[in-house]
Order: sequence, then C-alpha cells, then structure tokens
Amino acid sequence: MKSIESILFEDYQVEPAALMEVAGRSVAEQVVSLANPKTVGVVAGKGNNGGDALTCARFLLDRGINVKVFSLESSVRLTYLLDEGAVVCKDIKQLQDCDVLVDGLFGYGFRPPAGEAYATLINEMNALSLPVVSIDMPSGLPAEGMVEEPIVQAELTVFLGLPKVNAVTGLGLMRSGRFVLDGLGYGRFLESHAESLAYSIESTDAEKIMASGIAMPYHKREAGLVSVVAGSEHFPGAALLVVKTLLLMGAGLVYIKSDQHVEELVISEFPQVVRGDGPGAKVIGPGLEDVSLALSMAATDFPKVIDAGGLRSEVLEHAKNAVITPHEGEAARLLNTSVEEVRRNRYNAAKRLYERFGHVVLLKGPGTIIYDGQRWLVIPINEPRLATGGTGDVLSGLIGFFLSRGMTLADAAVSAAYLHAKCASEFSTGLNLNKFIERIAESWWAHYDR
Ligand SMILES: NC(=O)C1=CN([C@@H]2O[C@H](COP(=O)(O)OP(=O)(O)OC[C@H]3O[C@@H](n4cnc5c(N)ncnc54)[C@H](O)[C@@H]3O)[C@@H](O)[C@H]2O)[C@@H](O)CC1
Ligand SMILES: [K+]
Repeated sequence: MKSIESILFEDYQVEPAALMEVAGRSVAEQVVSLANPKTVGVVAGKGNNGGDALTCARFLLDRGINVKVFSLESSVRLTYLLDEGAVVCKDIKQLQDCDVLVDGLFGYGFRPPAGEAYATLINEMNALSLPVVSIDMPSGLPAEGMVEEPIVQAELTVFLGLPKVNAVTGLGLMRSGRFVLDGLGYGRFLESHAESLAYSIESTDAEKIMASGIAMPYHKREAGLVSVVAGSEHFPGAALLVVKTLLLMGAGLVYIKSDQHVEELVISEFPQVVRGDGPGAKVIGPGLEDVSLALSMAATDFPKVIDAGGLRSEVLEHAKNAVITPHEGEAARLLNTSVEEVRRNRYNAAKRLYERFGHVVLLKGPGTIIYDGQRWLVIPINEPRLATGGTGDVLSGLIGFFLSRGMTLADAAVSAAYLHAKCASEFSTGLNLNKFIERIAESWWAHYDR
C-alpha cells in the first residue's frame, strides 16, 4: 500500500520543498498572531520538521522580526538565515530573552525513546518558560504508539496536513496546547486517503450525529423512556444529577430504582419521576454502592450506559448492549494494570477493555476516546473543569438520554461526550453542576429552533 505522501509526491508531482514553504509560512503567521514578537527563538532538528522551522524563520526575518536559531544541523537554509542577520545559538539557554519559541525539533518522524541528550534538550526548552509554537506536533510526542515524557509543552501546535493521533488525547493533547490545523492545500485529499482508524470528531461531525436524536414526540413514550439505577446512602446526589439531566434534556418518562431513601429524595425533588424499573434505556451505576441492583439490570436487552459503581467485572461480564464509561483509574482496575500504563496508550486501553468485555468503551480524560470495536472516535477537547466530582453523573445521564432517542451506542456516547465537553468549556469559572446541566440542556434545545 502506498503512503499518502508518496501518492502526493509521485502521482500528483507535489514537491516536498513546496509543502515546506507553505508549512513554514503558515507557522510564521501563527507565531505573529499569537505574540506579535520582537524576537523569536527557533529550534530546528535534523529532519523535515527542522526544515519547516528554518523556513518559518525566513518568513519571520522577512517581516523584520529578530530571529535566534538553535539548529542541530547546518544547511543551505541556515546559511541564508545567517546571511540575513539571524543569530546562531549553541546553547538553548541563549534563547531565554526571546518572546516566543518555535519548536521544530521533531515532527512525525520521531521514534521514542528520545535518549538522554534529546530528553535534556526538551527539558531545557520547557525550562525557558516561553510561549511555544510547535510545528506539527510537540517534540517528543510520537505520532502514534506509547507516549512518554519529556514532551515539549506547547501553547499552540500547528498540525500540518492532518491532526496526529497521539496529539488529540491524553498527555499529547495537554502538551499540544491549543491547536490549529493547516491542510497545506491538501487537507481534503489527506482526510479522504487517511488509513488511520482514529477519527478526531470536529464540531460539525458531532452536530450531525446529535441531530439524529431530535424527536418531535406525539406522546411521552416517543420522547424517550429511561430507568436510572443510581445513588446510595453516601452518594444520593448522583441520582439527582442523572435525573435532572434527563428531565431537562426532555426525556419523556424517567424511572428511579435505588434504595428507599434515594428514591424518596428524587421524587420529592422531581415529582414526575416514577419509582421502580421501567422499559427503555438504562443508566446504571452513578453513586451506586449496591452491586446486586446493577447486576439485575445489566443483563436486559435494553441499551444502557454503565458507569462508576456498575463498573465491576462481574457486572460487565453479565451485561448486554452497553456503553461503559471508565476514567483511567477504573480502566486500570478493570484491566488489572496501572493508571500509568493506561495513560501511556489510551487507544490501546480502550481497545483492550472492548476485547475483554465486548461493550462500547468511552474512556474519559483529556480527549475522551470512544471505541466501538472498529474505530476510535476522539473528542479533542482538554477541559480541566470536567475533572471534578459529579460531572461523570451528568455524562451518564446524557448518554442515557441519547440512547432513549434510538441512537446507536457509539453515536450516543459521542454526542454526550461532545456536548458535555463543549458546554464545560463555555464556563469562565469552575462548574456549578446545576448551571452546567442547564447550559447543556439549553444548547441541546437550541437545535429545535433551527
Ligand atoms: N511529508 C509531508 O507531507 C510533509 C512533512 N513536513 C514536515 O516533516 C516532518 C516529518 O519529517 P521527517 O520525517 O524528516 O522527521 P522529523 O523531522 O519529524 O524527525 C526525524 C528526525 O529525527 C530523527 N529521530 C527520530 N527519532 C529520534 C530519536 N528518538 N532520537 C534521535 N533522533 C531521532 C530522525 O533520524 C530524523 O533525523 C513533519 O512532522 C512536518 O513537520 C512538512 O514539511 C510539510 C509536508
Ligand atoms: K515539533
């Protein structure tokens, strides 16, 4: 099978050097709009990522910006820069007085591990504490496979051609900072020829999937039936959060099955909720301590989401037709491994969970991953506000709601994870969960006005 590059370069006679010109110019524009700098430090490695960096430096010099270069190799590109007044630095620390750092050390050609000398270089770049614009990917991050520190911490990463698989989730997403994608004029071609099974979900993709959940119900049964098995003496609020999410999203009828105290609490807050187990989609596990309740509900054919207290091997082995929603700690426990191991390769962890239990997996964390047995769907949002208690209950409620609207397990998980992350990122403070649920519901109901 020919690589995408060789199709471009051989069949369509695209010149690699021409692509480098487009890439270098694009990065220079991003650098200027990020910081309007007087002096830019440019770190260039030995490969084409370094070539992009030196090309970027030329565009910066041409705009009258001072450039200091730390280059691992001499080349004609470097000679030109020197002739035009760039300063060569032999030590990274000499870049300290720059306004921005351009990171062109490694791109997708990097193969870990970095080795001692390169690891030191990356640590020294981070120690400068300058805003960094990384070219294609933050250096030290491999395009796919195991992720290890050290990795350059970028403020902005300019993805060239396509977003790289490891840059849209976990540590890679955190190190990439904000990102922009430049298709270099071949974005659509690259997207249609990409062979990766990991897809980064853009807002337009998510909106299209969500639209299939819009219902114009004639009767409450058509608006979605959901049974909630959640809450316990210690975590009664989890049941309230799930139920509130379902009601505000517009579920037709909601049932609650829990211990007596939780059921009474939910009914006193939301009198329209029915006690017991009903037909339709199920939300099993938020705040749940009584595993026997989860066990008895998990084996039904109804589509369901299983979270938190339901994420036990005995429940999952028994369950049918489910999305499971572990965070990295729960994933590690279910896989009998460490959190560090899960974090090093989140794609692989999601796949292993699917292979072990046979359910669609939603692995939480920066850049939530959904794996459906064939593809990884990634929500490329790093939202620290979601790393707080109770947000997982809201997510489970959302998945249950979309399942009740007849969506597939994977579509419901993608819709919920997208809406959840998008609405969290609209807050300017930490999350007030009641307001968070209201914001999500408003965003959802806005679809009805279009
Ligand atoms: N092919 C394309 O379509 C385009 C590629 N471009 C740039 O080219 C980059 C890829 O370039 P390359 O394939 O030359 O690779 P890179 O520039 O990413 O880095 C590879 C260099 O680092 C070395 N290296 C890899 N792992 C190492 C390790 N662990 N320790 C020490 N040295 C290591 C390699 O031997 C090679 O010299 C992209 O990320 C992008 O920036 C752009 O110029 C635009 C178009
Ligand atoms: K880079």
